[in-house]
Amino acid sequence: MIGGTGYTGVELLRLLATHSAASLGVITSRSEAGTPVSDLYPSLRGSVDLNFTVPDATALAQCDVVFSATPNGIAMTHARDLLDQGVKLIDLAADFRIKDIPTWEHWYGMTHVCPDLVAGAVYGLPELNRSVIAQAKLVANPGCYPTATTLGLLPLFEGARGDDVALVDASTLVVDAKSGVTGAGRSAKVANLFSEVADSFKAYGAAGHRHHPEIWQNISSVTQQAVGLTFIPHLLPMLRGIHATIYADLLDSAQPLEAIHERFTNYYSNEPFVDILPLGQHPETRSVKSSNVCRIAIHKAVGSNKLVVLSVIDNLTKGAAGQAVQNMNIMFGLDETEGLSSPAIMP
Ligand SMILES: NC(=O)C1=CN([C@@H]2O[C@H](COP(=O)(O)OP(=O)(O)OC[C@H]3O[C@@H](n4cnc5c(N)ncnc54)[C@H](OP(=O)(O)O)[C@@H]3O)[C@@H](O)[C@H]2O)C=CC1
Ligand SMILES: CC(=O)N[C@@H](CCC(=O)OP(=O)(O)O)C(=O)O
Repeated sequence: MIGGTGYTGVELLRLLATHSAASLGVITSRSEAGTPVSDLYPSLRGSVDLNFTVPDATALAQCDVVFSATPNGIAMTHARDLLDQGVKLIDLAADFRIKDIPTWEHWYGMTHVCPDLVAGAVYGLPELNRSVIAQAKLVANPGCYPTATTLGLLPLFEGARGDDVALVDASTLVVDAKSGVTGAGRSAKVANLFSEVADSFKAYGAAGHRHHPEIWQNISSVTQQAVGLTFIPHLLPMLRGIHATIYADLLDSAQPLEAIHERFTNYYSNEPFVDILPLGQHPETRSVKSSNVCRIAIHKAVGSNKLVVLSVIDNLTKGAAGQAVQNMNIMFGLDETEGLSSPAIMP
């Protein structure tokens, strides 16, 4: 694993430590090289007995799969070497998520060093791409907001697998999403200090956030309609969790909510990590804390033609490390739920 000291890194370690088919070979950190992992994370004492080491291409090449839990722009510098040596790569950052390279370079503010690898990378949302993930050598693990949002929207466009009659007007999508502060990573600066975020609440990136093109790409891949999307992220004073409230105009305002609910339930009936709540309920972020589940509810807002989808995940689990382990399981032909079946921690 590259980037073992970060928040997604330690979540990967927590999940992999008890995974029956995985053994950890290398856990890198430049700043903590030589330090036992359990000195930094006592939660892993007795579970992970390795020291952090500096990133080293030779050591990484001994692994079957490398997770890159690093800031954007790092995995792309390791990818070719690893792939050439037969090592599979799962990037938790965004280097391989966006197919259109000028769009990626615009939002991420850097030049892509291996644009030729992007075309062959598989976007690692199992509910959308399971069969291609199984064959993939390079997986682009989705962003946290795009995971919660895309799972909330897919059944409105794809129908019950093969029935692609859309239920909503794709030009009217509004996503009002909130994240806990771990979404910003462990190296986040002053803006994420307890004294800056506690007892307060704010939006950010209202004029544009880099997850906009990712969500747009996902929804455009499942509908012929032109996608019009407003996406506004917010920072919540909690550690983990994402809550996406998604609004879309129904194409048929007479459509009974029960029929839409049935479509969601059927769409995800074979999915181990998507739970559709009964009508009338509202999902809570704590109901998915540290679990790999995305929990969804649908409502019709009184006085409007809007369908409202509420979707919650843990940003570090289904939004990052849990989804990465799910992808690893699929890539290696393992039980997809291996290492991921613990329910959430409540309260
Ligand atoms: N936090 C979240 O909820 C989510 C995060 N992601 C994405 O996952 C990735 C990791 O996020 P997160 O764990 O929060 O980040 P953190 O900032 O918490 O951790 C980053 C890790 O990368 C290492 N690192 C930093 N720079 C380099 C470098 N140049 N070369 C090698 N290693 C480096 C750091 O260790 P050291 O500096 O010691 O080497 C550290 O271990 C990011 O791209 C993020 O956008 C995706 C979905 C959700
Ligand atoms: C709360 C918070 O700051 N969240 C982060 C989301 C980080 C993330 O997961 O995004 P990538 O994987 O695409 O880099 C943000 O809005 O930038």
